[in-house]
Amino acid sequence: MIKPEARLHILYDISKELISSFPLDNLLKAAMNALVEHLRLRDGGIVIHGSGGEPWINVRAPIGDDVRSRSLTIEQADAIDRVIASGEKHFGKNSVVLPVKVNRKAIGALWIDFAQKSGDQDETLLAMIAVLIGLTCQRDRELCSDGGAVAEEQQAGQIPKIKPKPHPTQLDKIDWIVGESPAIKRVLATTNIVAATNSAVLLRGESGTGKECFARAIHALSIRKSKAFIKLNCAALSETVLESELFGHEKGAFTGALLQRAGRFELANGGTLLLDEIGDVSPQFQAKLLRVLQEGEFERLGGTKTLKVDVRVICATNKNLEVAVLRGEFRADLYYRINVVPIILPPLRQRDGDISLLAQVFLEQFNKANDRNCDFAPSAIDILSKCAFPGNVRELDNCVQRTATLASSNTITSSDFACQQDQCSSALLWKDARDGTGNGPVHSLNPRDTMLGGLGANVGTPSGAAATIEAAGLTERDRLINAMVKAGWVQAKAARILGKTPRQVGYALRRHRIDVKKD
Ligand SMILES: Nc1ncnc2c1ncn2[C@@H]1O[C@H](COP(=O)(O)OP(=O)(O)OP(=O)(O)O)[C@@H](O)[C@H]1O
Repeated sequence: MIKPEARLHILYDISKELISSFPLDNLLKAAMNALVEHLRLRDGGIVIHGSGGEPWINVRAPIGDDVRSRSLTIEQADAIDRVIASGEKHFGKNSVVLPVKVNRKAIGALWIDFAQKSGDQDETLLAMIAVLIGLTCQRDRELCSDGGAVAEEQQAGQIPKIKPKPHPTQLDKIDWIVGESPAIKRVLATTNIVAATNSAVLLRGESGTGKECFARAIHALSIRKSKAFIKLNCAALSETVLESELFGHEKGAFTGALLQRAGRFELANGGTLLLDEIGDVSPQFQAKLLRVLQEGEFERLGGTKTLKVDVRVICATNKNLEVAVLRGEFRADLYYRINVVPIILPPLRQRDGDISLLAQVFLEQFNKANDRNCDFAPSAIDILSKCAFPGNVRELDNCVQRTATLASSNTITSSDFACQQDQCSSALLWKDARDGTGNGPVHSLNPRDTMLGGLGANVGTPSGAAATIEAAGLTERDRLINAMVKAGWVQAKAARILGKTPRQVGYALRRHRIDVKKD
């Protein structure tokens, strides 16, 4: 029986996995891993069928040594088939099979064999998870870039006709966005879909991943495109200046307010307002923002007249807002208001093939601006493609500009790069951030503060300071790193600290892509 307080955590962990921009089978694997981490399962899995009814994705709970060697028992296979055929759930003695539905038709099943007796509440929780999985499958179909599965199913008359989504060539309209990787194509497809609505969008991703670029794209593809796109970086301003910038002020509202001035909400009327670094606004200001987002109404600073505007608000952050909400630093009502459609921008290191495309574009821009004719030798592309670029697209741009500026000839080769001469300041910066030895600005770049929470295998993981962080209000990833640091990176010891089995810790480390330090 799952503890009541744990249920919300399970739902939260699983929905967090399911909203990522990864291929469907990866999302389902991550969801299954999260279930294994929280529930005592004997076995379990998710089966999703393709358009012709053939098994398409088959994810098995990572219990035991080799998942691949385990086959379903006849009873399990039978129950799953019946649930998919009938769309009705099935309960066994200590097992449950729930339909996964898209447009009310069962296209798969979530099946669980409990290690101990389960209760009604557990089954309700699993039914909610099956619904979330169904919504994820539906989104995957709708976003499917070649439309293949959707088209096939429509031909076969198996699902109701889905409103046609913009053809990928329409994405060319966003000509300032470069990228052909599946990860970025998925984000582009979502961008096209949300651009057609007025929903509040929360752009999330590490610094330099292109949040502002995509906010501009949403605006440019929307019916608001002929009106203003206005941007404000909320982190850069004190509270009073922020208030005056956003809401404007009346003449004499404060010392130096010599004239009446319209704020950004007014300037963006009919258009789009990007509130960048929304995770950094104070609780007092959050309350003011909530009102304008809810009512579309506000008063200028020092004014009494209530102004009404029609603005589409897009917010962006690289902060872990969920942790901020749990810690009471960010209002939950504002969080829900701005997070209607989250779009997660993948870090550059997860965009296969995009580094060389972007590098070529940045080099062309450099050539144009400096009347030069530089190009890359294959060895240069090789160096670039292997770099983790923790500062993402912005860092790649800087790297190309700097290397082209200092290159010894028009053909840039591997030896022209700063990293090949131990001169790459970015590598030093991120090494310090990882080791917890840097100060000031380096700490502000600490990947633990970012929503995606880490730099993955290529760059390493934060350590040092992690051990000193209070356990309360941390993400699961933070708790894991904290425990690993305390345990000297011995998984069995960390498992004891966390009250988990070493195997569960092993799965969690892999799931969060935490490299185990061996020094
Ligand atoms: N897909 C892309 N194609 C071309 N240029 C890009 C792309 N993504 C980002 N850039 C460029 O990289 C730089 C950083 O992008 P942007 O400012 O949008 O990132 P960000 O995520 O908003 O960063 P921050 O969180 O630091 O504000 C900009 O110069 C932008 O034009």
